[in-house]
Amino acid sequence: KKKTNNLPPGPMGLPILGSLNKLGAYPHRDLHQLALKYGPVMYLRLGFVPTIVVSSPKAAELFLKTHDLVFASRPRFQAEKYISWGQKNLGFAEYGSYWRNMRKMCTLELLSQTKINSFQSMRAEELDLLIKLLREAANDGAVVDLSAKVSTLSADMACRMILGKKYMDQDLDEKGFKAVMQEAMQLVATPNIGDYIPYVGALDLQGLTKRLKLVYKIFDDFFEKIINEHMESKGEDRTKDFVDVMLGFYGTEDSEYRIERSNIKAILMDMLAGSMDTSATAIEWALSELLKNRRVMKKVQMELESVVGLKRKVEESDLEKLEYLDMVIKESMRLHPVVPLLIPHQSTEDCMVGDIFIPKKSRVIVNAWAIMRDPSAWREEEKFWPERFEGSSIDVRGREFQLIPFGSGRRGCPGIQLGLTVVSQTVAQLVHCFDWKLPHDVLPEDLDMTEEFGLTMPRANHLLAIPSYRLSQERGIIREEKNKDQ
Ligand code: HEM
Repeated sequence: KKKTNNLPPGPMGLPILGSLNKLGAYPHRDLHQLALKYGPVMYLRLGFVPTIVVSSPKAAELFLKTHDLVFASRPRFQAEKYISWGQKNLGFAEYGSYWRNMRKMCTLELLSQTKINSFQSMRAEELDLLIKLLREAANDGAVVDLSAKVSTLSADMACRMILGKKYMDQDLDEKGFKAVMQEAMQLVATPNIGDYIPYVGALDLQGLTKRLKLVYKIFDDFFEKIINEHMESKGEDRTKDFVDVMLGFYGTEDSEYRIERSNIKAILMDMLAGSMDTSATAIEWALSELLKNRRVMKKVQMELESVVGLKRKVEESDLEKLEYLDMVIKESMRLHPVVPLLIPHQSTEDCMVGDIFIPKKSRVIVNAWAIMRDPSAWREEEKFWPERFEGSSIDVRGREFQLIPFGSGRRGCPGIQLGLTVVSQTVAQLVHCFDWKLPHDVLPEDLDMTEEFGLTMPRANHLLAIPSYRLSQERGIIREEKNKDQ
């Protein structure tokens, strides 16, 4: 029997387009619907690209653990020529020794526990600034755009850690730092017809390449400037940011690959992209669920009261004692995966997965969104119910395949520890310091939860809420200060 007879089941698809027409504004949902019909390992032709869609925990284990090595590469696509400095980044790099070297450098030098800890006071400082701002809003009874505030916080933390200082929006481009970054993310996530139907690639029918080149130029100039500044101020006494660390490897011959400017720029882009949007998105979804589920919000606040008390703010060292908060973050990441389809994987050789044949160079999409609400693994899968994790050993690190918000295996996220720290600490602090209510008499159950699909999937509409300060001792201090003023 010919092996190709054993391709996984899937829709026939149109000539040329294949099944591209089946993907609308919410591809994770469209793919989920198709998987309900064709099964957890499904074959689609997207244009000319053979694509395997993986949609159950068991299937994910086969692709990300049993056969992890075969599926540890990434497909090539139009956008990366511009956004990864000639494929020199980590996230999109093909499997091989270059990727292994860069990944090692990132995990050992940039994202290690020690390095993460060295920025603890910086994170506390940034979070304090936000709390201060929110206290002013609370005094005025003002509505706060939480999505915007959290996005700024996350960008500021990322910039200080990676580039050494905060950059004002205008420093990058008149459009603003976050806007340009979001544009880059969006351009990378928008399906480019040229990736699926190769002979139209050069035509740039959607104008994506033109926009990408502009974004690339902005980042390239920005990173050049930053690298120059770091080279000039070398040897100054300061906590080494990521640029400093990488410059330590600059031009060295001892490793297999010389680290040049282009490598540094590509990795900087990885780190910025990896830490800005992801954490902010995870935080806004967790807060949304807490605003929607008052019972859970109260329970988190009670835990904080008993572990931290109302006399001080939360510190990172408290986090390990906050068990219920941990369940809340897990449950929020389960229902609102930040990266719903992970980053596409690609097979490096023909492979039999069970009795199914997967050809070399197939693109593999893991539908984490569908997997994390698979009714075979989760009871009442649509319900936000953190208690489901009580007494369970399931964590978010991808050892168990029903919960894979960070992926799993060789290509799993190297920034888990950092991401979790920022997300948990921020959510904890915001609900410890403040009570929150929805504006304009919006009822919790009516809170809009529409998603905006992309490589990362934030809320479609910003989360707005009204804070009131709730820490007792500091409230007293404020009163005293006010009295003094009078
Ligand atoms: C809540 C926060 C975060 C979430 C949910 C998240 C999620 C993910 C996911 C799902 C993947 C793809 C896994 C796959 O394709 O199998 C990934 C890859 C990656 N993440 Fe994260 N991430 C987060 C934070 C971070 C941070 C803070 C950094 C670094 C500063 C980072 C850097 C990366 C990189 C470099 C990759 C590509 C790895 C590779 O291809 O070898 N991430 N992340």
